[in-house]
Amino acid sequence: MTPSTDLNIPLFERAKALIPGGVNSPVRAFKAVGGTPRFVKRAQGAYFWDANDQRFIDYIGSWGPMILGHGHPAVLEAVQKAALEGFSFGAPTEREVELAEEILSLVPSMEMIRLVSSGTEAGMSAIRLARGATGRSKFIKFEGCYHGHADSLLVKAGSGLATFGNATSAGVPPEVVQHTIVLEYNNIPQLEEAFALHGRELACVMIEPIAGNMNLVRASVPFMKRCRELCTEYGALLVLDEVMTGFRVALGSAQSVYAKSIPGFQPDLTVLGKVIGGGMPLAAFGGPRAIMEHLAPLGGVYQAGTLSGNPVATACGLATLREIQKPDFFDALSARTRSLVDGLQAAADAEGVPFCGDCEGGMFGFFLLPELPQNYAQVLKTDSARFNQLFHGLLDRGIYIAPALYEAGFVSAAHTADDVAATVTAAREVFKTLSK
Ligand SMILES: Cc1ncc(COP(=O)(O)O)c(C=O)c1O
Ligand SMILES: N[C@H](C=O)CCC(=O)O
Repeated sequence: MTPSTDLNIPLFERAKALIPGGVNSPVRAFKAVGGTPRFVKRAQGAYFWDANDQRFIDYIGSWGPMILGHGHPAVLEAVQKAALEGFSFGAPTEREVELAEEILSLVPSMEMIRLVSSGTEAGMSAIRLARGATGRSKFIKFEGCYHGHADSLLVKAGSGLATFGNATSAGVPPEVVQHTIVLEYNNIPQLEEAFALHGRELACVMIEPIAGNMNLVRASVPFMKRCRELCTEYGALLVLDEVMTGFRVALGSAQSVYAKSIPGFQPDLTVLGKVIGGGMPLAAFGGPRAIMEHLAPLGGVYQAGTLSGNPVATACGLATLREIQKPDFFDALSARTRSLVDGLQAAADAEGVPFCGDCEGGMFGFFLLPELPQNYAQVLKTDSARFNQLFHGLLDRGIYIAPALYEAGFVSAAHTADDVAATVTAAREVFKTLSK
């Protein structure tokens, strides 16, 4: 494809004249990797087609929601049926009760749930609820964890903010983030020190349990255990942001993964998004009844939304959640994802490229580093120029990974062994060309 025949280029020019940066969310702009974003025409299964009708194997899946792949027949049918019944009512529906029942049955730490429309809204509301329920203002977040773009959370976040090299967004006054304490991920002594200093003023600790906004970095089991213990000891709430990991890494979400190593482990509040909407704007937050009853109209913490619990989005989410509960779904998804990470590792080893990867369920990450990073500072040691070379080499071969090294990747149930093999073959070709 020459620049003169690439139809993505004029589309991007048109978009840039009308939409800041030509995109409606910064990470889509290819700013970190350079070049022209692919404008998607349509998608099916594990693939999408761009403006040139070129096919790509899609390892982003709308940044996580498309766990079944694109256009799953059961989901399509549910959405079409719901759309015929009405787009939005601004009044309760049976379907949102069904979705609440379905989610609560799968994540036992939640007794009640509130549906919203984006992960940002859910995270922001969870912080307000934690503050309202505890009567405290301060909270802890960790460097490299992204919890959406609410003002008080937009400090040393990963994902798009990392790409743009800003610690905090412009437009966020210092007073708004004065109660946000930012600590290093996986640093137990620092966490203990912060609790010793501020423990009784803390409303909550908010954490991505398996952080997907600094590529993929797991909270170590001892670190997560200490977060839980300290929150309990000081009366702060532990808020797990499972917008990305929820129903993506396991049927019981990341909290079920930690519960295997930390007996009885449960967060106080859980924030969900992405998979629970199956690709439609839907997110949620939930927890024990005693905390959730602080929300309006029962309690004094206000939270609302015109489109919350939207009937078409809830139909899409419900159909998706029903599919992922089918026998062996997560075993098969995990095995496919593992085969991708192992294949990439073998290809990199064969070409002498430093590489390490990790995965859980249908979420994966990799680094052009010899060892897996444990925190954001270590992630920053990745050579971004080499990552960009890898990104474009794969893109030229029809493989679409996230256009930034701070993002996790996603495998869906629609990805086949052939898709993985084609990806590994392409990656080996690119590894050969990487400057050593
Ligand atoms: C862990 C996490 N929390 C919150 C968000 C915000 O969700 P949304 O983009 O739906 O606002 C995202 C993704 O953007 C995320 O990955
Ligand atoms: N890293 C973000 C969410 O997971 C990427 C999605 C976005 O902000 O557009």
